[in-house]
Amino acid sequence: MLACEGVACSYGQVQVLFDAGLHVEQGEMVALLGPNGVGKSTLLKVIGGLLAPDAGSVSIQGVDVTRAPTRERIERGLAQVVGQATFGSLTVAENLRVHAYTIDDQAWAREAVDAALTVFPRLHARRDQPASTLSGGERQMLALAKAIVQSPRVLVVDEFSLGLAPVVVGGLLELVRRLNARGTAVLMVEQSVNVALALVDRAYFMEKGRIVACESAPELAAEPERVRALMLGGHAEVTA
Ligand SMILES: Nc1ncnc2c1ncn2[C@@H]1O[C@H](COP(=O)(O)OP(=O)(O)OP(=O)(O)O)[C@@H](O)[C@H]1O
Repeated sequence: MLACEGVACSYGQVQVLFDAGLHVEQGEMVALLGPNGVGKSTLLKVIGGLLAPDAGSVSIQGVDVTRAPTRERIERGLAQVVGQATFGSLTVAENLRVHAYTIDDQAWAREAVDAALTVFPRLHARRDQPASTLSGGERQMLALAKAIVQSPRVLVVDEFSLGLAPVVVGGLLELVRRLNARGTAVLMVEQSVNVALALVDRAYFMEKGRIVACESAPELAAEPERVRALMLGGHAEVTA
C-alpha cells in the first residue's frame, strides 16, 4: 500500500535522509521509531509530498507518486495526521467538510462528516466553534477526524503523544487501531515506544537519516534491551 525506496532528502546543503526505505502492506500497522532529529518527520513529509526527495521513490497502492502533488496522493488514498493541523478560522464542522472534498457523492460526504463527529463527542459539542478555540487535544482529535472522513487506504500519523494526556493519546490510538482493523495500512511515528510496540505489527528504527533495523513487534516486546539500544542509536555505542 505504501513503499519508499532509496529516499535521500536535504534541507539546503544539509542531507538528513540517506537511502531510506520502508513498506507497509494492506491491513498492516507499522511504527517508525528512533531518537530525536534522525529524520522521521522528514520521511513523513516526503511521503506526503511536502518535501521533494533528492533521490528515491514513494509509491501508494503500487503507483509511483514521487513527483505527484499532495492532492494526487490524497486521491490515491493517503491521509496524514500531522500535529494539530486545522484551519483555525473555520468551524470544526467546516474543517471536516473541507476534507470531504475528495468524496464525489455529497450526501455520502455529509454522512462521513456526521460519522466522524459521532466518534468524538467533544468535537460534536463544538461543531460550530472556530477550530482556533479548541484545546491541543481537541485539535488532534479534529486532525484525526479529518483523516477518518477521507476513509484512507493508507494513514500516516506523526506523534500523537506530544503534549497530550495519556488518556487522550490512548483514545486516539484506539481509533487508529479500529481504522487499521478495517483494512487501512498505518504508518506511525510515536514518541512512546512501549505504546507503539503494543499496537503495531512491525517497527522500523532510524538512526542518522538511515533505516537501520526492521523488527517484528512481538519479538521486540521480549527484548527490551535491544529496543533500548535501537532507540539510543549512536548514543548506545558511545556509552558501551
Ligand atoms: N525545515 C527544516 N530546515 C532545516 N533543517 C531541518 C528542518 N526540519 C528538520 N530539520 C533538521 O533535519 C533533521 C531531521 O529532523 P526531523 O524533524 O525529520 O527528525 P525527527 O526524527 O522527526 O525528530 P523528532 O523525533 O525530534 O521529532 C534534524 O537535524 C532537524 O534539525
